Amino acid sequence: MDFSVLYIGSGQATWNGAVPLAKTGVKIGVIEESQYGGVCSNKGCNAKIILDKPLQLIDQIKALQGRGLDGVPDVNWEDLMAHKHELIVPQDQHGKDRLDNVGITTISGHAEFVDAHTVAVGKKTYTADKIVIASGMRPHRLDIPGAEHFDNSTDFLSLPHMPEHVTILGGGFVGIEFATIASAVGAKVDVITRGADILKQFPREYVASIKADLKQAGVRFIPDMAVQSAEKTSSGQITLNGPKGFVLTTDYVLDATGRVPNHDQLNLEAAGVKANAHGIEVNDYLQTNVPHIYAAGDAIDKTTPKLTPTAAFESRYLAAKFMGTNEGPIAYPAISEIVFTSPRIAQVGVHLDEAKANPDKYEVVSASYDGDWYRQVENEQRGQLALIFEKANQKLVGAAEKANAAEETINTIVPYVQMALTKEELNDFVYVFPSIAYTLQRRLPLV
Ligand SMILES: Cc1cc2nc3c(=O)[nH]c(=O)nc-3n(C[C@H](O)[C@H](O)[C@H](O)COP(=O)(O)OP(=O)(O)OC[C@H]3O[C@@H](n4cnc5c(N)ncnc54)[C@H](O)[C@@H]3O)c2cc1C
Ligand SMILES: NC(=O)c1ccc[n+]([C@@H]2O[C@H](COP(=O)([O-])OP(=O)(O)OC[C@H]3O[C@@H](n4cnc5c(N)ncnc54)[C@H](O)[C@@H]3O)[C@@H](O)[C@H]2O)c1
Repeated sequence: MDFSVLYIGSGQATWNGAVPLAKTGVKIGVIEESQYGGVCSNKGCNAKIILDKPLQLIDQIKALQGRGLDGVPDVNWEDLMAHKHELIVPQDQHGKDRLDNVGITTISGHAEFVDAHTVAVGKKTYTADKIVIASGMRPHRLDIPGAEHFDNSTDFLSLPHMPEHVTILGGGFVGIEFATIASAVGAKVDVITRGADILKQFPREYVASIKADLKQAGVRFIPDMAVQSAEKTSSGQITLNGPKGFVLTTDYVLDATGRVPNHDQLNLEAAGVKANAHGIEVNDYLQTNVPHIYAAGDAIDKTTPKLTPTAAFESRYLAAKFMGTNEGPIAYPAISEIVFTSPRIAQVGVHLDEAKANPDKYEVVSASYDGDWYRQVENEQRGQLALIFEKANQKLVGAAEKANAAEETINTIVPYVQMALTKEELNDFVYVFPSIAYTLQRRLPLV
């Protein structure tokens, strides 16, 4: 065999485990058809946060007008984009170096199965004892006439100029994060959703408040609208058509209707690997129906969110399994997630709406930040926090926050939830002061 382990894809689901595994002397190959490091590094999380952070900073500056700050900086999208390129363009090479530097064989090209132990890249074939399918997902494209006029998330993250009128199809992570960015840059933004609401996985109360903020900033939400066709006008705009005479003409359309797994392009039949529309089917050991073929990250059909930290966790799990240091099934910790609106919404563990719907089981302790002096340093008026305790044992099982620094609060809480600390134990930490973590502790119910 050419390799002990051969990975298809070089994203988070690969390198987090492949690098430490290679350091133990295991012979590893990684096949990548696009950019090394995958979507997150090159056309996802990292590029998005570079474009978003300065815009959030402006919101924070706005909140301090007349409180020591006078004047709000202008956004220069072209310069911001140049800054993004400067940081993101090298990621591909960094991603390759990270693998090459530990002796992994990197193979550039499109991988397809030949049989259960053999993968072809062009005319060359490679054999391996174990294969890990970590091929991720690509943007879903609406199957309607005129969809070729729409951009996807990758295109948006490299937009040379911000159009005057941006229309977004989809109210998920990408739709709402990019609506936040486009609106902050000054575009007129419409968000068209097939269903009634947006950001289904986050607390309704917090989402309603974010939606109200976006509306205040001029964003229009058009719910329950399944766009049926599109065409280019003679002036280069795009006209969208829907049921009941719906017509909207806009400068730019972002198709943010989700992502689809890439496994349809792997010739899985040759290896006999089972998959469905959501991804590769795996058991609790991330093993496919073909025992020596595994899958990880966005490529798999799973109920845990398809995010960078979950892909990285699965990658590390597989490496430990291959090293023989973890023979058990994958045991996911409490999962945290965030949507980068302004303010952010983040959560971990049991969801707030589930807790509210089950008052016999859960106690929800809520706090708002308008009375918190530390948050008033930034004049943050609309922050909200909810801590979720299991009634029977008083252990912390979840939390949600809507705030500028929600990622910091929730990251502070992640280990508490993971360790299932009680109210009493939560008071047993000494944090630096002043800080988000200290403020958080003051919000905890004293016992
Ligand atoms: C716009 C955007 C923003 C996001 N923001 C966040 C965020 O803020 N936080 C967060 O946690 N997550 C975010 N995500 C999700 C995150 O990017 C993914 O969950 C993560 O990248 C999954 O990693 P992966 O390794 O499973 O897949 P990927 O990163 O998709 O890597 C798979 C790799 O496999 C390669 N590949 C596929 N098929 C083949 C083949 N046949 N041959 C060779 N190579 C192949 C692909 O080219 C790709 O490089 C975002 C995603 C997008 C699109
Ligand atoms: N902050 C983050 O962690 C972050 C940011 C961006 C993306 N992501 C990840 O990337 C993935 C993709 O995000 P996304 O926003 O593209 O997907 P999503 O699944 O979050 O949202 C897709 C939206 O499109 C709608 N939709 C689906 N099919 C449609 C159709 N045929 N017509 C009209 N609307 C349709 C859905 O109802 C939903 O509102 C997710 O897995 C997410 O976890 C994460």
